[in-house]
Amino acid sequence: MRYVSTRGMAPVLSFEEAMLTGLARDGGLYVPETVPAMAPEDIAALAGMSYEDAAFRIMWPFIGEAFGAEEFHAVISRAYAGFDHAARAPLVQLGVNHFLLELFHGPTLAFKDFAMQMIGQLFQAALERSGKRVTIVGATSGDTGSAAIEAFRGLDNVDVFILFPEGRVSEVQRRQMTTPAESNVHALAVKGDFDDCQARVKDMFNDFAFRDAVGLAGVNSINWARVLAQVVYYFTSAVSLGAPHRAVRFTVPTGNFGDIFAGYVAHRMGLPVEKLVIATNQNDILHRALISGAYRTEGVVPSISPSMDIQVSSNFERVLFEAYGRDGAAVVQQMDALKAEGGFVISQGALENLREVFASGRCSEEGTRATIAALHDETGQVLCPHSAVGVKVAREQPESAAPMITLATAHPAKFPDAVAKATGQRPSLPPRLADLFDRPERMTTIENDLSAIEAFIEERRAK
Ligand SMILES: Cc1ncc(COP(=O)(O)O)c(C=O)c1O
Ligand SMILES: N[C@@H](CCOP(=O)(O)O)C(=O)O
Repeated sequence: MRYVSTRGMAPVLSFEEAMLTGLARDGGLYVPETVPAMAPEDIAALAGMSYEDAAFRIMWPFIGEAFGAEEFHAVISRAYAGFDHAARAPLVQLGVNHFLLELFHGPTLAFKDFAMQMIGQLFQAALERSGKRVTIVGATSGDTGSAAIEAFRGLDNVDVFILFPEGRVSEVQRRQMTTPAESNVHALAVKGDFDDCQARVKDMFNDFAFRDAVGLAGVNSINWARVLAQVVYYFTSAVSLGAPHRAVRFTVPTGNFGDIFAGYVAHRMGLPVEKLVIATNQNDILHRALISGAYRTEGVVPSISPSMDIQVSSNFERVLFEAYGRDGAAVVQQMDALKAEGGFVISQGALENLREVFASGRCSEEGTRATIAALHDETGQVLCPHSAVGVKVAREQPESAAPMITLATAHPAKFPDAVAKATGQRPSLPPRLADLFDRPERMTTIENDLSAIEAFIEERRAK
């Protein structure tokens, strides 16, 4: 399988090269040259398989020659061995035709573990073979950072620098990033918001001298391997509700558009998905874009679902590439307008293509709290604020015979204050994180300034 850039001007790469490269050198994002199809009988055959076996079947066509079949099987087994639920991604019934896909049973209690635990293993295997070392720099609004640190801490050939917006992640999220003692881990509190952190990461990739000097690699959903690993749970959940014989719908709490883009890939592979519903908090650029056709940034407003406090949604570029019929020049034109004018207007044809697959909704702060409280009262289920945004938006969708699956993207104990305010009960951390508040913290506060951040990385990375 070969990978091409959404901007059409970067080298075509193999899976392993695309994984280690991160952002394409033309500023675009890598996507597979073609999307492999799964025949209905192959989808049906996933029923009853372990999560690991299903993951192998779904991902293998994208991997190509990069890893041997046995090696890739072993990677998958190790990646999910640390999850504390046998199903890995269990489904819980919320209503007659509404289900919750719990994606928070991994080591850092968020859906990010599904991909990060796998790419940690893949990086390790690839770097051991090549003898190279890399500097991973990531931007986080809370969950990617802790998942990346967990996956890469202590590895010999990797330094990890995570940029998070100072004061804008929950205390649990911050401590997950600042308490690991390994010397290859560096948590940077940036004076800015998540969009600033993500923009600085992309600036570093576009600074070729710096990029090449430090061997820059990315584990945000810039990285195709992140998206790929997230495709799996769309298949496993849909199959357990009757796919491919019955279509399903998904509602996805959305920020950087990586998770829902994985759902789009599943749909393109042949999974019968009636609708993919984008659920946003008050930072609702994606909802506004789908309704009006105008994608316009307005500045991030902090919310009680902080991991979704994003306005410049990185993976929207990938879906635009598809909506424009894989026209890299059209993507370049829109991304240039985003940079120069803070927005762009999606063409009518591309917008219609998007609306065929996607619907959207927005949930206010009050709606988020009320949904956490209502679900707790009605079912005993405790939701994190991000998952509550999803449930609220899912409940507002038109009636359909197709079951609705809402993705529960994080464990409620990562956001104890918001949950306690809504339910009156403070969710406790699982045993593996029980002493999180006793561990010493280590972090550096830094200006939102490219030169300052690059200088820090140059100085602190192992040479
Ligand atoms: C808990 C949680 N929910 C939802 C999201 C949004 O996911 P995405 O950025 O892939 O749209 C994030 C951040 O990625 C998150 O951490
Ligand atoms: N919500 C994310 C933001 C980064 O998203 P990514 O999927 O591109 O890594 C977070 O929690 O960090």
